[in-house]
Amino acid sequence: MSEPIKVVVTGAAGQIAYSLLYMIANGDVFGKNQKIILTLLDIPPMMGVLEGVVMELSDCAFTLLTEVIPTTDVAVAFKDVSVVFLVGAMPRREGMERKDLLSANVKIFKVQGEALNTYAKKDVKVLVVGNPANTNALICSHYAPSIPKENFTAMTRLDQNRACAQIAQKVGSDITKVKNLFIWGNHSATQFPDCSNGTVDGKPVTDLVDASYLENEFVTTVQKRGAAVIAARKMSSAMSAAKAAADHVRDWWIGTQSGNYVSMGVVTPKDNPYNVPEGIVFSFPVEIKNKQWSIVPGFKINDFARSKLDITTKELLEEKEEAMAVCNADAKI
Ligand SMILES: NC(=O)C1=CN([C@@H]2O[C@H](COP(=O)(O)OP(=O)(O)OC[C@H]3O[C@@H](n4cnc5c(N)ncnc54)[C@H](O)[C@@H]3O)[C@@H](O)[C@H]2O)C=CC1
Ligand SMILES: O=C([O-])CC(=O)C(=O)O
Repeated sequence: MSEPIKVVVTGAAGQIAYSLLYMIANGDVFGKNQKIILTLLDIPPMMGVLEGVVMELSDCAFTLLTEVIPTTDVAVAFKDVSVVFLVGAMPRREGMERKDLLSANVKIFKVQGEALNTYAKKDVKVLVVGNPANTNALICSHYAPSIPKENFTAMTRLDQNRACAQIAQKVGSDITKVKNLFIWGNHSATQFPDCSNGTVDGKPVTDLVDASYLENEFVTTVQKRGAAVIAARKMSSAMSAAKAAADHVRDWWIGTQSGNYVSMGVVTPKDNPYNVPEGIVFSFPVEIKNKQWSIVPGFKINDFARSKLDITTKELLEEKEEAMAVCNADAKI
């Protein structure tokens, strides 16, 4: 059994956390030999609900949980933390785009970035789930300059999982045989779910499914899946979001298998292999070794794909500008 690691989940009294906490405490993320100190951050009005969540975690009798700490204080939450799931933020409702949440939510990620900068371990790994996830991750990293930018990532794994499920259903395959479908860009309706490098049981997806479906219905179904769930449930995806967060961090912690890549929103480095502008959080295919991700070079980007990458890049640049304006205006008050 390894020494316990401190893991924080923010928005711990909310919907996504309710499924995610189970997976973390059950060993589905860090493995069955990793003990965990689980810290639950939420806001004061939610402390009653959080007390109930703490009771249920206790009643699950998880063998890996050494301690559960509910708190409203970022200093308590982030002190010496190893892994952070930043879930706590307002969800959208029917008729909204995720970027409509920007002005309300981005300030949370500024405050939490500053707190991580002060209190967290310098090798902390941060996953941003709260929307708009890419730009919130960028802001969080911006306000935590003492922590490497590589340690901040945004979740596009739910989109990747959705894409794999759509293709598995379309070709009538077991989902475990679907590989290397990637999400490029923003976790928004401009994202580009890309099958051009994907395989099902080793065969190219492009040989199994017609191009018109892959360029049209498939793309819009994945882009708009979050909205479709909200229209049906009147609340946004939660169980599937929690599963994707667990998948994202498990792969970051344990590593990806050879030749089997995953999508992650990462701060774009200068000279990245796909010529995306530096300094936005953009989803790429990555591989992970020794807890470090790297963008996988060499995937083909045809004219259709390039036009999609350009659209999502433009949106991310606009979101960045708006987010910085909100944070700077906030600083002047
Ligand atoms: N990246 C992705 O793929 C997905 C992202 N999301 C986003 O995740 C976020 C959370 O969704 P749900 O859990 O469904 O929402 P929810 O409303 O059920 O829970 C959010 C929780 O965050 C808490 N919270 C608010 N401000 C906080 C702060 N400053 N510090 C700590 N906690 C705070 C709230 O009190 C609440 O308990 C939303 O922004 C949603 O849009 C949802 C699904 C997928
Ligand atoms: O659509 C939403 O607002 C929640 C979300 O991010 C998703 O389900 O992908």
